Amino acid sequence: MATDSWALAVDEQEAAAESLSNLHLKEEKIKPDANGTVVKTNANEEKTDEEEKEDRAAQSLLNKLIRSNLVDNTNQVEVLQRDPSSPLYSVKSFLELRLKPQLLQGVYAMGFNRPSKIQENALPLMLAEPSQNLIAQSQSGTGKTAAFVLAMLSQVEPANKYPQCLCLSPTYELALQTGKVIEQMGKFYPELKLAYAVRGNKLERGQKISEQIVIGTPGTVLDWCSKLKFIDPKKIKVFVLDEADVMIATQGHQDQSIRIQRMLPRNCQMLLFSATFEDSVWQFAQKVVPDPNIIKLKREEETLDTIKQYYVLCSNRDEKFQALCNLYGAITIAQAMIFCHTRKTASWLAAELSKEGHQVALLSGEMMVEQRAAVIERFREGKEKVLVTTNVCARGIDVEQVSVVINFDLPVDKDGNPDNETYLHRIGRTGRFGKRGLAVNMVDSKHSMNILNRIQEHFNKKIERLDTDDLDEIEKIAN
Ligand SMILES: Nc1ncnc2c1ncn2[C@@H]1O[C@H](COP(=O)(O)OP(=O)(O)OP(=O)(O)O)[C@@H](O)[C@H]1O
Repeated sequence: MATDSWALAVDEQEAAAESLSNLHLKEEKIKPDANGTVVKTNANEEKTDEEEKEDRAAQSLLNKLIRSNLVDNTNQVEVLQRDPSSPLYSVKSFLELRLKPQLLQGVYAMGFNRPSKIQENALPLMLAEPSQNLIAQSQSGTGKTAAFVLAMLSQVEPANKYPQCLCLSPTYELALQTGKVIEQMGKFYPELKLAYAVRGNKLERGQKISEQIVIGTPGTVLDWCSKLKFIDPKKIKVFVLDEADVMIATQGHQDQSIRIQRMLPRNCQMLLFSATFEDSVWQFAQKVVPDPNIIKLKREEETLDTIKQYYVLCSNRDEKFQALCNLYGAITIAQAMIFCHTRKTASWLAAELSKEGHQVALLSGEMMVEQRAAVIERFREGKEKVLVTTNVCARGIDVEQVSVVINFDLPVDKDGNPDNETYLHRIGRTGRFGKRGLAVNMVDSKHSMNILNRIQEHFNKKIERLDTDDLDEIEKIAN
C-alpha cells in the first residue's frame, strides 16, 4: 500500500511537471491553416510577451525539431581537467577514436564527417579508460546529444541483456528525440536495444528490462529503479543527465535525478550536459557529477556592426500598420521577421497583413510545438517572406536568411525598461552570418521614444529616423 501510494505520488509529480512543460501544447485554441496564417484569439491573448512563462522544454524541443545541422561557433573550447597533469586529448576525426566499426558506420551514415568543436574534446574524454566524469556546456545545436549518444553506444556490452546506460531527459518528447539519435547512430548495431522509461509505458510487475540502454524522464526512471525494480541501478555503467538547465526548471526533476544518481555504483560514469550554465545549474551539476572534467563553449557574440538601424515615428497602432504597409515592398526583397509585444497584437497584425493580400506566417505561443516547427520550416523554405511573432515564441531561433527585422513593438522587460539583450538577439548577427541587415523600430509614444533612446545609448549606435511616406528614402534602405 505504502509503496503504491508513493508510486502514485511520483506519477502525479511527473504528470504535473509534464503538463507544465506542455502547457502550450494543450492550449490548442488557435487553428492555423497549412500556412500557419489563420488567426484566432483566446483568453490568454492579453498576456504580454514577458508575462508568458518561458517554457524551456518546449523551446528546446522546437530547436531540435527545426535543427538540421550543426551551429557554427568560432570560440575556443575551454577544458578544465580533473587532473590537470594528464595530457589533454582532442581528436580531429572519428577514426582517431577507434570506435567499433558498426558505430563508425552509423556516424558516417548520419553525414558526420568530423567531430564538432565540443565533440573534439568531449569524445576522447568520455571514452578514456578508466572512465571519467564530465560536465559540458554549450549552446543548443553544437553536437552535445550526438556526443553522449556515441559515448553510451561505445560502452555498451550487447551480449549483456540488462540496462547498462541510463539517460535522463526532462520531458517525454525530448526523450523521444534523443532516442531517435540513438536509433540512427546504432543502426548498424542491431543487437543493441533501447527502452523508454516514460509515463504511460507500463510493464508487467516483476519484469526485468533486457534493453541495454534506457532513456526516460526522472519520475518514471526513479520508479523503475526503486519501487518497480525493472532496472538494477547497480549495473549502470554510464549515467547521462541531458538538458540539465531545463531539468532544474521543471519542478521535482532535480530531486528525482539526485535520488537516481545515489542508487548508481560509485564507478559509474556520470555525464551532464546543459545549454546554459547559470549558478543553479552549476550547483546541481556538482551534486550529481563528482570529480568532473568540465568543458565549456561560449556562445558566439552577436553584434550590431553590420546592421542599418532605423526608427519610424507614428502616433498609434494604425499608423504603425500603415508605415509597415508602406515599407512592405522594400522589406520583402529579403525575408523579414516582425516582433510584437503580445500574442494579441501579433494575431491582429498577421490578420491585417493577410487582408491586404500579403502572405505572412504567424508563429504563436498558442500553437503546438510541432505546428510551430512546421511554420518555421515553411518560412525557412521561403514559402512565406514575412513571419510575425512574439519574442518568447521566437527566442533562440536562428533563421539565417532573415535580413530584415521589424520591431512593431520595442522589446521591454516586465518593468517596462528596455530589454537590450533581446534587442541585440533579435537584430544582431554573429560572425557566421556576417551579412548586412536592416532593422526598423516602430515608435508610437513618448515612452517608446524614450526606450529607443536608451537602447541607442546602450549600444552607442545611431538609430536613424525613417520617413515611410518618402518613397526615395524607402528605396534607399532597401538597397
Ligand atoms: N560531428 C557532426 N557533424 C555534422 N553534424 C553533426 C555532428 N554532430 C551533430 N551534428 C548534427 O548537428 C545538429 C545538432 O547536434 P546535436 O543535437 O547533437 O546538438 P545539441 O548540442 O545536443 O543540441 P540540442 O541541445 O538542441 O539537442 C543535429 O542535426 C546533429 O545531427
